[in-house]
Amino acid sequence: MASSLKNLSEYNSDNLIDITGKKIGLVVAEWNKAITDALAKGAYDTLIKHGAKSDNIIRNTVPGSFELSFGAQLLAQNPEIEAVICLGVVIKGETKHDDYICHAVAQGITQVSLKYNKPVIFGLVTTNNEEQAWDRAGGKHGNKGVEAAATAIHMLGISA
Ligand SMILES: Nc1c(NC[C@H](O)[C@H](O)[C@H](O)CO)[nH]c(=O)[nH]c1=O
Ligand SMILES: CC(=O)[C@@H](O)COP(=O)(O)O
Repeated sequence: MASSLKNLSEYNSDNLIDITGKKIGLVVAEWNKAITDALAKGAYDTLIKHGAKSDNIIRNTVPGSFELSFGAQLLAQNPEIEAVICLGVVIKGETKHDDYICHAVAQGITQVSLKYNKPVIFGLVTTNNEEQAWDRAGGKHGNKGVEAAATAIHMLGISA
């Protein structure tokens, strides 16, 4: 369903467990930093809302979204971390470079999730322009970071 038809910040809390005591990894790309910081705030606030302690949210940054897979692996290999949320913003340029990044990240974090048997969430905003990215980082379509955190909590409940 297109983001224009579903607000990314709206989710069913009935599916979500209390995550008090759980350690969650947050890996954030620095490319488009103002937008990725907005995604990270949405994710952080959602985790706190559902019981996470700030000391149990382990945040790392990587240069760009292509590095999210390795950043996720560094966190996922820590046995105390029970889920990892990956956040980045890839805005289409003149070439197909954005396609290669997005496909690599999708494949890479999937491999990390399966290798370490824990949820690794694909919180990548992939847009045609900066306006569309802001629309999904707290704008008219909600916040992809909120959606990613809610997904992580939902998956922790499923895999418990
Ligand atoms: N153009 C964007 C990038 N490009 C950088 C890559 O992610 C990567 O860091 C580089 O290719 C070196 O490996 N990254 C984003 O996150 N967003 C972009 O729009
Ligand atoms: C999506 C990107 O990596 C971007 O910076 C590349 O831009 P371009 O395709 O114009 O080189």
